[in-house]
Amino acid sequence: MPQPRILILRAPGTNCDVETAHAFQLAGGQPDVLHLNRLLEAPQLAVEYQVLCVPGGFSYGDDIAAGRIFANQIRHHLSDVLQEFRSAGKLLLGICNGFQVLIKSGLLDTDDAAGPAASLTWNDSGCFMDRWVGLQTEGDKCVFLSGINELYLPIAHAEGKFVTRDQSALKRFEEAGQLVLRYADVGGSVQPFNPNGAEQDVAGMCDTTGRVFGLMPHPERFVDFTQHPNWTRREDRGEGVGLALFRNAVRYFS
Ligand SMILES: NC(=O)CC[C@H](N)C(=O)O
Repeated sequence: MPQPRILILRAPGTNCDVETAHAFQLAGGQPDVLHLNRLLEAPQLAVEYQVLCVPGGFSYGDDIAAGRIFANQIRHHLSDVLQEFRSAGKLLLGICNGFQVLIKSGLLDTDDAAGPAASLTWNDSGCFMDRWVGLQTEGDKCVFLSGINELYLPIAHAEGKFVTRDQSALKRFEEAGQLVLRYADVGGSVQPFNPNGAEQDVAGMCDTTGRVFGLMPHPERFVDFTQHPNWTRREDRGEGVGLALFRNAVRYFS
């Protein structure tokens, strides 16, 4: 396959769609930005794509809870088409608000017989946090994190605290190898290295196949060295480390 096609799904209030399309383009993909209403009108449009990405922002103004309305649109109207998308061996990515959407839509395999067993809620600080964080990957399950050990990326969220219903749910995700990205004291991180109080320092998780991935940090905001907060004092003049995630997605289809 020459160039995988990427569907960037936006809703009212999404604000990272253009940067995310740019990152996929730099990585060699062919992105299209599509309004959620277009997909609701014609769900089969998704069949044309290899990767579906829900970008960051404030979809529907974060009303009710961040990502909730977008996630309910998926649960009630797009669940079949997106489950088929996943079963066909394709990739789904949710960045920040996109992670909130994926986790609340059930696409990250967090539901059980009693309902949703994981979510993202208000930061411990009660504030919107906008800063850079150190991150460490775990295991080799997640397609997007293949070959990546550490990352340094920006976060910008108010509702990024990963929570589970109870210890047994947490254990289930851990044993399935789904907790693949954690805040860590690496690569220039500031204290506290866990910015929001997330359980087990979880910053991102994948589904049980490793092909659906959501993360709170923004890899699309570090694709060029000039986006690093200290770039004028660093020797690194290459691409930003965030680009590796998008390259992994594109490479998966070549
Ligand atoms: N950058 C984002 O995607 C923000 C996510 C969401 N609006 C929050 O504040 O938690």
